[in-house]
Amino acid sequence: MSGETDRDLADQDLLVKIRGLHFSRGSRVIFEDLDLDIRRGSVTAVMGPSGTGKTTLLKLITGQLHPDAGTIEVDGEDVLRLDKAGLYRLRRRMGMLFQSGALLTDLSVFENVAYPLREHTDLSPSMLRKLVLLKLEAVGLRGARDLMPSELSGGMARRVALARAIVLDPMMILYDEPFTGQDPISMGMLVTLIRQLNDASRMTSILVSHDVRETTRIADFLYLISQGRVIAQGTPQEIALDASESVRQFMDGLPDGPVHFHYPAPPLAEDLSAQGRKR
Ligand SMILES: Nc1ncnc2c1ncn2[C@@H]1O[C@H](COP(=O)(O)OP(=O)(O)OP(=O)(O)O)[C@@H](O)[C@H]1O
Repeated sequence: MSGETDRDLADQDLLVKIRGLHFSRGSRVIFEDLDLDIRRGSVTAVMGPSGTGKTTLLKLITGQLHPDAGTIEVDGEDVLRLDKAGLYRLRRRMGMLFQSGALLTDLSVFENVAYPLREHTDLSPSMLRKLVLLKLEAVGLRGARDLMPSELSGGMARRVALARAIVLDPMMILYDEPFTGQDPISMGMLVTLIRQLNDASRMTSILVSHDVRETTRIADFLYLISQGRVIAQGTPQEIALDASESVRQFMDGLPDGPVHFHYPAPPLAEDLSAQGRKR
């Protein structure tokens, strides 16, 4: 007998395990006792209203931010206990595609994708070339290798950034609003690509996005977070059947509901009458 319990086996199935996460920015509470799991091999979407802390969550997972309390495990390692070298090693195994993840403008498409390989490996030139071309092929842009970033459309640039994010063969890729600013065709292409790359390379993907329709199309599992907590979780089919008001407000894009449009502030009249005395 192996001695492994069902719980141990279930834990091994998780690439990311977050428990009891608390995080504040000054007096503003961003997360309050948040639990979240990312299953190996899955595409998991984290959705929620603007300013709810989705980008912050990705930064906590990658160890760029430190929580006030709670635990964050990635591939069995306690992120909060890793030293600088350990964190560096772990981050190398995570690809990131951030909305602002711009390409280096003075380098060609090829050199942009080659950049992490040149920084982190000492591969021979012919091996490096093969790897770059394979990653560019995966995003459909092998033929664009000699173009400069200024010659690319927005959608192409995002795909080059994606090739760069996967060039070190990460175990996981984190997408932060990858569809922002894309026309419907390139958005559709990116959505399909995210799913294909995940499955073909046996990766795990975390997708932060506002785009309910596109995201539910490819996600295996969804988390809806609001006001510091998980307010719903499940497969897209399960969430579609969730009738609670806050879930419907977000999923159906309703302007009114439990989630407020205004960032917390004192009453308007009070604020206006204080004019001249304070900001
Ligand atoms: N560097 C910072 N310093 C102080 N507060 C910050 C900082 N970065 C983010 N915040 C605050 O933390 C909260 C969560 O921000 P975050 O960017 O994680 O939200 P989000 O859910 O990703 O939002 P969006 O969907 O609009 O991108 C917001 O209230 C924001 O104002």
